[in-house]
Amino acid sequence: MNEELQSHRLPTLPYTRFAVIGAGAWGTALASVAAQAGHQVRLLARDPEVAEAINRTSRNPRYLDDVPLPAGLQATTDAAEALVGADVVLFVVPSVATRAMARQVRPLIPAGTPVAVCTKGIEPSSGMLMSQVVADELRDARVGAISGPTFARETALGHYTAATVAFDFTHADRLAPHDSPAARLALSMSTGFFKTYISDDLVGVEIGGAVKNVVAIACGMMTGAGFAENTRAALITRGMDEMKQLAEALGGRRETVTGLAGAGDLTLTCSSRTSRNMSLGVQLGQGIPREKCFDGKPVVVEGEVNAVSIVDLARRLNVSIPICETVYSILHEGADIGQAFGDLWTRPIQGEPRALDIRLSNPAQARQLVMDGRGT
Ligand SMILES: NC(=O)C1=CN([C@@H]2O[C@H](COP(=O)(O)OP(=O)(O)OC[C@H]3O[C@@H](n4cnc5c(N)ncnc54)[C@H](OP(=O)(O)O)[C@@H]3O)[C@@H](O)[C@H]2O)C=CC1
Ligand SMILES: O=C(CO)COP(=O)(O)O
Repeated sequence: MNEELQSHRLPTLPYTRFAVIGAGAWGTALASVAAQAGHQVRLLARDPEVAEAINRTSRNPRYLDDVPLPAGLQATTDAAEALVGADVVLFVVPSVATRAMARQVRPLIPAGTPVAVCTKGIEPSSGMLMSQVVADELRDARVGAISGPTFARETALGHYTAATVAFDFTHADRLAPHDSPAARLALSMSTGFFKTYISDDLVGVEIGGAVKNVVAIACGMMTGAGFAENTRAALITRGMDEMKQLAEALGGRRETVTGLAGAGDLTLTCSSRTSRNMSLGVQLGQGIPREKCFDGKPVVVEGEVNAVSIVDLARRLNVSIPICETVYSILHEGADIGQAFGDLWTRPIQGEPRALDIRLSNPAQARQLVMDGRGT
């Protein structure tokens, strides 16, 4: 964000009529934040029983059953009813469902409407970020994202939480940043406990949210398999480097990755079994077969699906992301966890940062040199 953007102090008008697409844990939590900020909120659920229960009991019995929801939040299964009159739309369905949902609601979203995608992931077939998928379907909308270290339940319970609102800035946004969709949405979502930040680096923000899930699976696997804390710290730090490389290759900025949607979310998800990604990794690391994880219940684990799309994208961009590759090989190619993490630790020695362009032989070769008496 340049000085021109920071220097504006003109009044910003909040959005006041929210449509939230997806009544899972995160859609419900965001709808709750918007309603607590005083806005009209319509939440689009898939299941009539969920919508009916939210309206009757002010609770979402399927996803956040112990969290009271504020008045002013209305649920419906009718997309037209959810979207009519909305001046901002939040998209919060799992990544695999995002394109189909965008296509379904396309006729109901007027041109120019700001749409913030709160889903974390990359589409497998196209390698598109979630905002790009939605923009591809809603050609005339302004599409951005909200992302950060935000467990849904904690957010809905009103624990202090911070997130980044990101939209690419147009020329008009740069001239009047206070009036940009990012600024208006950040203001609208800001409450005494939900703190928002503004970014104009949509790619950097979304790469953070997608890649951290795969790194969290890695951290979970090492935890479940009995590796130590040192290993986790190394995975988090080197995982952040993988985010930076990928963000930069796609035109994002490295510094964005050090913010809430990168380092923040990585820290949260890699440190807590509340994370479904970390939790899947722990269970797999403990040797539980995939079909028995989460007691066999279907659970949204974005990093599992997205390991495929992220690795594919990185290979196409010629970016090296060995931690994500390791997770991919375990999840999708049947690699052994102990062996795969062992291989990660015997990769060639390189510079930190990578700009220090040094690559030495791997540690096994170094040991061989010593045994051959060729060391000094
Ligand atoms: N939970 C969290 O803490 C956070 C989640 N996110 C992100 O938000 C996104 C959604 O996750 P979350 O809300 O947690 O997921 P949940 O599992 O809690 O809810 C998923 C929601 O999507 C609906 N859904 C599932 N499949 C489809 C489909 N094919 N078409 C339409 N709707 C569908 C479900 O409906 P039904 O109940 O009828 O199956 C449900 O309403 C993910 O990308 C996640 O990474 C981001 C930040 C925090
Ligand atoms: O993205 C999240 C927190 O920011 C939620 O993480 P999980 O999807 O791993 O539960």
